[in-house]
Amino acid sequence: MNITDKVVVITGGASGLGGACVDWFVRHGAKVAVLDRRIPDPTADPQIVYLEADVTQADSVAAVMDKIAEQLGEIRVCINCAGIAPAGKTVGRDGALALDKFRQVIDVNLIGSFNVLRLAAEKMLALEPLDADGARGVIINTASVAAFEGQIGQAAYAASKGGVAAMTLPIARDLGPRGVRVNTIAPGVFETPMMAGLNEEFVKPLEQAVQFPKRLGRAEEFAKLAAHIVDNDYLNGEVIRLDGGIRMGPR
Ligand SMILES: NC(=O)C1=CN([C@@H]2O[C@H](COP(=O)(O)OP(=O)(O)OC[C@H]3O[C@@H](n4cnc5c(N)ncnc54)[C@H](O)[C@@H]3O)[C@@H](O)[C@H]2O)C=CC1
Ligand SMILES: C[C@]12CC(=O)[C@H]3[C@@H](CCC4=CC(=O)CC[C@@]43C)[C@@H]1CC[C@@H]2C(=O)C=O
Repeated sequence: MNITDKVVVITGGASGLGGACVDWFVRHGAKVAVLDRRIPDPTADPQIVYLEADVTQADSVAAVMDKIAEQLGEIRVCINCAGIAPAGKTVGRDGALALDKFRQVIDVNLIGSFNVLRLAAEKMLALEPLDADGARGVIINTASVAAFEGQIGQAAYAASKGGVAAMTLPIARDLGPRGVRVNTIAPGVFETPMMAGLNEEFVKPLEQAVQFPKRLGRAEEFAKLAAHIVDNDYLNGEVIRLDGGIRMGPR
């Protein structure tokens, strides 16, 4: 799908990987709506519509989708980047991990992604196809290499991202017959605010574990893959690792 003038909804677009997608898609002629629970100065860029919502909330995300369709037009692309990555061992120094902490990660990363994509897909299915194949839209989720190699302290996070990876194919099967493609990117370790503040002691071993290039991923590299997924009409139902060849160890 050519993105020029298409409406692209990006969750988590106020920061990091989502923010890089916002920059990339705006630069390449798309109309971008950011859905985030934390909105930057709304006057910062007139080409971007910022809407505040929590991805876990059914009613507010539905209202935001309506607003985007009203203000920008037909929603053709949805990129789910909103996510949280708190760590916590199954049984830590203070005892067993609180169930509420586990639930919150599943709620934001897994249920939040599904909530957003189901409502974006509903909008897409109501649109006319764009081409002879019957293409109506594209959905991109963000998992993590933790879906496959969760580290110590990442039970909740790995479960949430494993869920995102696992739901990719069935959702592609649900929506494919009606012209919507669904793919998931599983990033390795990227330089974003989620990683900022970590001292060298933690970052160096992660860089060393990357096969090549021996550095953290750049958010723009994530945006480039998202743009390729939108552009390539034959890419569907896939989970794509973007990780410089890293295989995460236990810590
Ligand atoms: N940075 C990394 O190395 C990796 C990140 N990821 C995943 O990529 C995605 C983006 O991560 P980063 O850009 O690094 O993080 P980030 O912390 O820079 O950005 C996440 C954004 O999501 C928003 N957000 C969080 N919870 C929300 C909610 N309930 N409703 C609406 N918005 C919410 C935040 O406000 C923030 O703007 C996340 O899903 C993360 O799990 C996956 C693998 C590696
Ligand atoms: C660095 C650390 C462990 C990680 O590797 C994660 C990082 C938070 C962002 C991440 C998201 C992912 O989806 C992949 C893993 C990771 C890069 C974590 C912050 C603290 C963790 C740490 O200090 C480990 O020693």
